[in-house]
Amino acid sequence: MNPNIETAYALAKQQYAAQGVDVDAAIAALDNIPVSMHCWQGDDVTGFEASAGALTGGIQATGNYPGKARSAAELRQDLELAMSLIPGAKRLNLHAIYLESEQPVARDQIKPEHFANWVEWAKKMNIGLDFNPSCFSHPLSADGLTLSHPDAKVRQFWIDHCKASRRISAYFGKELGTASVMNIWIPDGMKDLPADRLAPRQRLLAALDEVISEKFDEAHHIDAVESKLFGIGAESYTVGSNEFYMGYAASRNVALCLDAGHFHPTEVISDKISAASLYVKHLLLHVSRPVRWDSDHVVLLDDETQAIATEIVRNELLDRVHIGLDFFDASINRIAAWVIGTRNMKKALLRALLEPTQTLRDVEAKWDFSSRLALMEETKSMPWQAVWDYVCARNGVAVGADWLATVKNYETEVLATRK
Ligand SMILES: C[C@H](O)[C@H](O)[C@@H](O)C(=O)CO
Ligand SMILES: [Mn+2]
Repeated sequence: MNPNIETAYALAKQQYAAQGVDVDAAIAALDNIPVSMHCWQGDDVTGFEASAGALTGGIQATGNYPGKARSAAELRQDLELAMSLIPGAKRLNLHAIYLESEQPVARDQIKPEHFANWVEWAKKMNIGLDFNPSCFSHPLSADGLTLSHPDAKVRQFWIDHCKASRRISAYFGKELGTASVMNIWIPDGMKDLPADRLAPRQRLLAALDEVISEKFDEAHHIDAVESKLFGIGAESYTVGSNEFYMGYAASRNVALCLDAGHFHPTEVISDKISAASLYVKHLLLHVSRPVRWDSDHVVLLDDETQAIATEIVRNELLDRVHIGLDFFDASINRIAAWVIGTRNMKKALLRALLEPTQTLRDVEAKWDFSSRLALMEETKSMPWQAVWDYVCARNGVAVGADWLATVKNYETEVLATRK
């Protein structure tokens, strides 16, 4: 290891120790917090179905940066590079459209065998897998409704797709020895004012109950449901709203997924974590960055990312909050997007772990809000970056922006050959 990194780390450790922070414990904790990287950043949410068409469902990947993965093998190759540049535990979050099959497979017919290569790869990479049914980009989602569709046949198709997806998720969990979190997000909504807001929600409720009727061991599979405020083409009404899914998750004992881009622009999910944790056992996060809308920009080390990490750590929710990412930027190098966003999430977690939380709580308990604010602000300029560099070096991962040269080289050597 570069001696400057060790020296800076030793000094930082002293400074943190003076505040009562155990840096070794923070590093050990960070190493074990998995961040679930979303496969769909690598190919603009296209997937590998034989009939893969345009992205629909009110979400958009904008940009045309060259070199997107065209096959599962290319996506895995790209992920391997990205993961090699990010320290500590990682998972991969797969959508159903990332199956592999010689023949076209209907979504309600997908099986574990279509994901066997992903499982073998996950074993090699020593990572867990998470899963999602894909209820968009399909002729039967063209009406903008899936599990809440008034046509029972369309509804049944999506129910069967979600049921098939749960079996795949449980297979992941069993094979890899770590529960797969399977998130159900549906695009269902309406462009203009509905006359009946209730009936689609009643149908969604009944459909979800059928979806989750098969029992699986929680050690292998965890169901999650993701709410949303609006989508492109579904501006006036979303069937699976926050209230709908909060109630559903609490009453059915499934996980609630909070996506940072799925609320009003000034609303933040960091404040929702403690509240929801009182009613639901597991939370799934889709850490994202909404710019004026649910734009799914790459995650920054910004105030909200920090607040999300801080809330998880302060409230000791690491075993109940599953941290996933959800962004898809096609205007920059896609591997760089993964590396930037995932490293930022990890940096935020490290900073949270290095916080003198007990001291802050003590001064708050004494109603000493001046000290609370002063200490919170001073914490920001503590030498966490020296600890981060040490974490990277110790994990054999590029320090600082050194990872960028590796990505640029890969762009020239590999991505540029993808025409
Ligand atoms: C592809 C994802 O499942 C999707 O982004 C979903 O999680 C979402 O956030 C839709 O807005
Ligand atoms: Mn999401």
